[in-house]
Amino acid sequence: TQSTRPQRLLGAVKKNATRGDPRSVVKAIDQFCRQKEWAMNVGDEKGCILDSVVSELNPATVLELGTYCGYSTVRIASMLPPHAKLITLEFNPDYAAVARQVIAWAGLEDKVQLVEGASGDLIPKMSEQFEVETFDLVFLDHWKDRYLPDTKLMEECGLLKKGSVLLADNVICPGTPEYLEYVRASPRYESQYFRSHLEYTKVEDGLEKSVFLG
Ligand SMILES: O=C(NC/C=C/[C@H]1O[C@@H](n2cnc3c(NCCO)ncnc32)[C@H](O)[C@@H]1O)c1cc(-c2ccc(F)cc2)cc(O)c1O
Ligand SMILES: [Mg+2]
Repeated sequence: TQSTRPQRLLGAVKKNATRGDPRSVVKAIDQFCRQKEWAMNVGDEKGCILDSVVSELNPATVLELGTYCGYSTVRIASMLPPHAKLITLEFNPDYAAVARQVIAWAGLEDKVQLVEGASGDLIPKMSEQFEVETFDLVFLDHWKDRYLPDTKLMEECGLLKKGSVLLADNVICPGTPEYLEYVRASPRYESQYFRSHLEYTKVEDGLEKSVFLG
């Protein structure tokens, strides 16, 4: 049977990255996507913006919506202080299976909890099932038309506190117009656009950082 792109991406990690070295895993995926096959990872350019937001925030609790192959999971988790936790949600079992191996290859299993399921179902269960009160950082990178409903759901479930940061990928390409309008117009958020490019291309894209004001 034919391999899938995520499986080929995993193969490149196992071939070119050093076990237990998250940066080499990130580098191997970026090289694979530049030289062999494009894949929808946040990538190296936007990844640097992600890194700066994480290091500035030094979050204790992080939620990621849309694991895919685990590229941004590894990028974020590699920068977390000890005892910090990253919960990442992925509803495609094949992608989840690849991501688990990528996260394990990076040696970050202890910092990452990959939960298989749909964000809409899991977000309401966060506090009771995963013992999380609120998230310091949420990275949105799943279906683009789900950014807004899931943000409203996180508000309703009390998962955001004053100072919580939402960082959203792809606000230009493919684009998340309703989400962008909401966070930029709402008095409950202080939003900032970080201009960049679509991963591995020259097409404009960017990240929107929105601080919840409570
Ligand atoms: O579409 C993009 N990302 C989607 C990610 C989906 C991943 O997240 C998982 N997922 C989706 N919804 C949910 C969910 N909840 C919602 C459903 O219940 N709950 C849990 N997991 C979920 C999927 O299973 C995938 O693993 C994208 C496209 C381009 C792009 C740009 C230009 C082009 F030409 C082509 C493509 C660039 C990017 O950076 C992109 O992120
Ligand atoms: Mg993306």
